[in-house]
Amino acid sequence: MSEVASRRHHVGYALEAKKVQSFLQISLIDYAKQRSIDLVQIDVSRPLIEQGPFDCVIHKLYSDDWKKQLDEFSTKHPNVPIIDRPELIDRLQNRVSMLEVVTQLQIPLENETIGIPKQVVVNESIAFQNLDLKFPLIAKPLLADGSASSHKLCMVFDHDGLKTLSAPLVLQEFVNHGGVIFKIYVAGQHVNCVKRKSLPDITQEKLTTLGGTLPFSQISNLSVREEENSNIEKAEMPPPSLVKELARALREAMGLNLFNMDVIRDAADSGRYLVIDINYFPGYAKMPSFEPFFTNFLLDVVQNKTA
Ligand SMILES: Nc1ncnc2c1ncn2[C@@H]1O[C@H](COP(=O)(O)OP(=O)(O)OP(=O)(O)O)[C@@H](O)[C@H]1O
Ligand SMILES: O=P(O)(O)O[C@H]1[C@H](OP(=O)(O)O)[C@@H](OP(=O)(O)O)[C@@H](O)[C@@H](O)[C@@H]1OP(=O)(O)O
Ligand SMILES: [Mg+2]
Ligand SMILES: [Mg+2]
Repeated sequence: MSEVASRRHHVGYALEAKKVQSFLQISLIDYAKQRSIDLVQIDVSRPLIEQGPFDCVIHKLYSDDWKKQLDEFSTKHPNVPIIDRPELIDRLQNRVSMLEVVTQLQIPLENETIGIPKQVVVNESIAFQNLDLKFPLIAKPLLADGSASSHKLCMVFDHDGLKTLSAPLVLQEFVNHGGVIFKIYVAGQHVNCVKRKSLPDITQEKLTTLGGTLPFSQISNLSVREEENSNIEKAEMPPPSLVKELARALREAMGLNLFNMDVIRDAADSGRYLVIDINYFPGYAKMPSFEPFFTNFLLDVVQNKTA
């Protein structure tokens, strides 16, 4: 074996315990190991600069202390990639700045458009505000900081419903999309799109029977009934070129490597795609063949092809 091929690469990871549990599966550790990558857990209770050596660091932690540790580490090891820089991840913790970047993208497409649903941010009492939005709405906590409460969303069917909400939040128009959501996973130049269960369509007729609010949480992780499953299977995937171009454009605009985005297709206009959510370091392990997907990304990084 040549020296280059036999050299081992050490990738340090700093993740919450629940993420280690879901992501650091034996299958990933083994797959990476066979390809010269050793995944090494960072002990966040000890200074990062005393640990390593690392060929790169991956992480999903947001505390000020952790950011300081990364800064010190980068000063000492300026050539070791930090995947990703905390100041670039920050924009994904706010549901306005998260989607703003999508509206600024210039993606050359022939038959489709990519946008975001109409939304307004509400920082104070909303009961009497004159909102230029059409019901039904989805109320989302402004901060998407990884807390359980940041995933507590709510359908809002009328003005009475608005009165029960607490700011700060984002009110977003609900767009009928056939109950199927596309999750586009990105790891550097690697991109994969999968289908998941989403909220069902709400007809105008049905809307007349609904009132107030309906809370829900992490719908795409819920189990799927047989009938829903067949709907998901039948749904046509977005064109591969759209998936690829959207991923590339977003990656470049945000300067991030590890994220996914939730995309829906307007049921009333099959060429209209809407990005509704972007998540940092999402649940890659829920994707089929995530082991080669993620390992190939890490190989790109340690071989200096990306990041
Ligand atoms: N504007 C919208 N129109 C229709 N459905 C929507 C809209 N926004 C959100 N949804 C539905 O609500 C779900 C949750 O919304 P969103 O993805 O914004 O929340 P989240 O808590 O950030 O989710 P995640 O677990 O992916 O981080 C979506 O997967 C989709 O099913
Ligand atoms: O990373 P965490 O464990 O916290 O959870 C993330 C979760 O991945 P998991 O499957 O590993 O739980 C992601 O799922 P998919 O988009 O891939 O479906 C998505 O819901 C993120 O929003 C979550 O991040 P948070 O917004 O809470 O930080
Ligand atoms: Mg989502
Ligand atoms: Mg999210």
